[in-house]
Order: sequence, then structure tokens, then C-alpha cells
Amino acid sequence: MAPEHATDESAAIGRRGLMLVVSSPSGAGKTTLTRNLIDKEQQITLSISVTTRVRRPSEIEGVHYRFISMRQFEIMRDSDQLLEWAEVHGNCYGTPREPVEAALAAGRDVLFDIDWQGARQLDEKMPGDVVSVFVLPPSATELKARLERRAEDSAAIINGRLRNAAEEIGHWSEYDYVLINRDLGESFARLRAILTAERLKRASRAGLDGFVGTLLDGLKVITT
Ligand SMILES: Nc1ncnc2c1ncn2[C@@H]1O[C@H](COP(=O)(O)OP(=O)(O)OP(=O)(O)O)[C@@H](O)[C@H]1O
Ligand SMILES: Nc1nc2c(ncn2[C@@H]2O[C@H](COP(=O)(O)O)[C@@H](O)[C@H]2O)c(=O)[nH]1
Repeated sequence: MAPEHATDESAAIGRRGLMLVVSSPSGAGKTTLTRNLIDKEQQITLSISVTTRVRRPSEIEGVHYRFISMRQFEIMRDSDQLLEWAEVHGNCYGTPREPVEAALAAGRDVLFDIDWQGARQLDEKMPGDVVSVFVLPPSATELKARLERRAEDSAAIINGRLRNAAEEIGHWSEYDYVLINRDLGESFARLRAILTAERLKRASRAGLDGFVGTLLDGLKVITT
């Protein structure tokens, strides 16, 4: 059965969802962009990661992350409940497998806010399903300013994240698309355009045979 908010294309072919993976150095804006996309787009689900990181004041359990202990993380990791996982900025993060597989099978797209290690693991496991986007800040000073303006982390944590930024940025060329996030509205429009184009690409590639067959049958009926 077609999903509730299916596009014409997905209804026609009973599609499998795609995996839209967004990465960036900390503070470049990927969380802002991905949350906007979830608010504006239908038929796409945000993958909620588990993490051993301490919750920030503005974060809500189960909405931004599931905050778990290291022991709980090890149990999930060792019993294959995580589709991918990585240590980032000294904490462990992972993508719970079951909600992602259920969403994809139901024809829903899934959005991931994960680092380059996770993006690589997903691409290795499900290569045809992954579309990857790397978000760059306009400059180093603006990256620092954004982390400071966000005002969620201590100066020591911000410094650590800036020190790790070069490594994350070093993987930009492994991604399908790269956005330089200067103006938020423009970056968001581009991210949305990527999703739309990739949906259309899959609709055409997944085989519109049935739809075209019906169209041709219709033409036979109405032509003399
Ligand atoms: N284009 C932009 N112009 C100005 N500020 C921005 C822009 N994009 C995001 N921001 C702001 O920069 C800060 C960092 O953004 P955000 O939290 O989305 O980064 P992130 O890449 O998800 O970081 P992290 O990996 O640490 O979660 C936020 O305060 C956000 O409002
Ligand atoms: N490989 C994974 N990386 C993840 C996951 N969830 C988040 N992240 C990345 O971690 C850093 C830090 O995030 P923060 O919320 O502490 O600022 C950032 O790059 C995220 O994209 C995950 O499940 N797997």
C-alpha cells in the first residue's frame, strides 16, 4: 500500500525510501538544516540517535537523542541493534537499526545527522539507498562564532570541537553534495532541492514500467 503522504511517483511504483545523510564539522549548521527539513517536508523521518553524551540544556530526551549510559550503548552495539556507530568528540553515538529499516520498508525517507564515520558505514552497508550531503561553514571564524552564539557548550568543549573540525572537513569529497552554509534560507532551499531531485531520480529509476504500461493501454483505448 502507498504511504500516507506518497508523491504521485511513489504511489505509482511502491517505492523504497532513501537515506539522506547530512554531516559537517560541529557548528556548521547541520542540525538547524535537518530540523527545518523535517518541519517542512512530509514522508521523511529523522533518525533519532542514541548517545552517551551529557544532555544539553535545550535538548529533550527522545526528540534530539536518546541519552543512554555506556553500558546500554555497549549492549546495543554488541547485539547488532545499531546500524552504524562511532566515537565523536569523546562520546559514543549510534543509529538504532529497527526504526530505520521499518521506515525504509514503508516507503518513507530517513534523514540522518551523523558524522563522516557513520556516513561511510551506511554507504558501505546500503550503497544504493544513501544520498550524502556535507555542510561547510563559510569560514573558520564564523564556525567558532556559531559555536559560541549557540551557547550550549563550555569554552573547553568548543575548543575541542574546533580542533576536531579539520578532520571532519577532510572527508568532504566523499559526499554526493556539498553546501557552503552562508545564508540559512539559501542552504535550506538547496538541501530541499537535493531531496526533491533524488526522489525524482529514484522514481524514474525504480521502474515506472507499470505506470507507463497503463498509460500506453489508455492510449490504445482512446485512439482509433
Ligand atoms: N547560515 C547560518 N547563519 C548563521 N547562523 C547559523 C546558520 N546556520 C546555523 N546557524 C547557527 O549556528 C549554530 C550552530 O548550528 P547547529 O547547532 O545547527 O550546528 P551543527 O552543525 O548541528 O553542530 P553540532 O554538530 O555540534 O550539533 C546555531 O546557533 C545555529 O542557529
Ligand atoms: N556516527 C554517528 N554520528 C552521530 C550520530 N548522532 C550524532 N552524530 C554526530 O556527532 C557529532 C556531535 O553531535 P552533537 O549533537 O554532540 O553536537 C555530530 O557530528 C553529529 O552529526 C550517530 O548516530 N552516529
